[in-house]
Amino acid sequence: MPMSTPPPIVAARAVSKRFGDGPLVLDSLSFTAERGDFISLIGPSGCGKSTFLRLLAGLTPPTSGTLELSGQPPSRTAEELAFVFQEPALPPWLDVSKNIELPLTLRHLPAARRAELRDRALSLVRLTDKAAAYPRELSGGQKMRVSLARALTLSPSLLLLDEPFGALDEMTRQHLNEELLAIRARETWTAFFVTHSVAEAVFLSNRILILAANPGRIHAELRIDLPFPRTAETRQSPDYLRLVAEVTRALRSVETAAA
Ligand SMILES: Nc1ncnc2c1ncn2[C@@H]1O[C@H](COP(=O)(O)OP(=O)(O)OP(=O)(O)O)[C@@H](O)[C@H]1O
Repeated sequence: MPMSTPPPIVAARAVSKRFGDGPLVLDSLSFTAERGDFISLIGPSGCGKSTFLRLLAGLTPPTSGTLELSGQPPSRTAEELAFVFQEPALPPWLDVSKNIELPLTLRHLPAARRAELRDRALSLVRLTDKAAAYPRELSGGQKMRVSLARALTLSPSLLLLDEPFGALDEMTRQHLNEELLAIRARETWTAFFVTHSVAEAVFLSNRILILAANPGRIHAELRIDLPFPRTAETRQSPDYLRLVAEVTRALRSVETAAA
């Protein structure tokens, strides 16, 4: 019997979105994502990046077009994805361990299994020594690592990250970018990552979608073929600097067009 190829993890065909009778927010987005892609979405404020992540998460439906995750509508695949927001949103009365276990507790996993998944996630984000700390005792970067660990406990096949490092200082952000890639080398998820930072998008991604605004649409796609592992040295390499300049130019052209 011939082996059938599995459907792509994300297939968007002419996906458009408007809220109520408001203006068109996303206009006919079409693309596919393959397993293991790390795709950054970058574009002017209001071009619909967060809205697109919400469509992927099944939190709101497309107005027209079709969106499928592994051949299924997003609402059917909610179990397989995890969302990380800019705000770590850690309940302050729960310690790091309990915060990380929260999605597992909500899914009624037995305590032993929760502990196993929690400890693995704690070790992935290198926070094992902070397991008993409370959110108020953590730095901004540590809080974001807890938020990331919480998402990773779900073993998602699709990880949606909406400007997770936007509120952090530059050095912390760079360290977290490196950690995120180190984690990704050990896990198999596909990522959609919203950012305003060209440097971050180039460092993390194998594909960058540059969106234009009013209505939001794909202006260009750039492939980032920098070798892995990517480290602090990658940021000094001529190829990296050339790609940052190229993405900056493309982004500037959509921002100028929008102005
Ligand atoms: N629930 C909603 N109801 C009505 N309009 C909405 C809703 N959510 C988003 N919008 C509108 O959709 C447009 C795109 O918003 P979105 O947050 O997706 O943009 P963005 O590219 O993520 O912006 P930013 O970079 O500033 O975070 C905006 O005009 C916004 O006002």
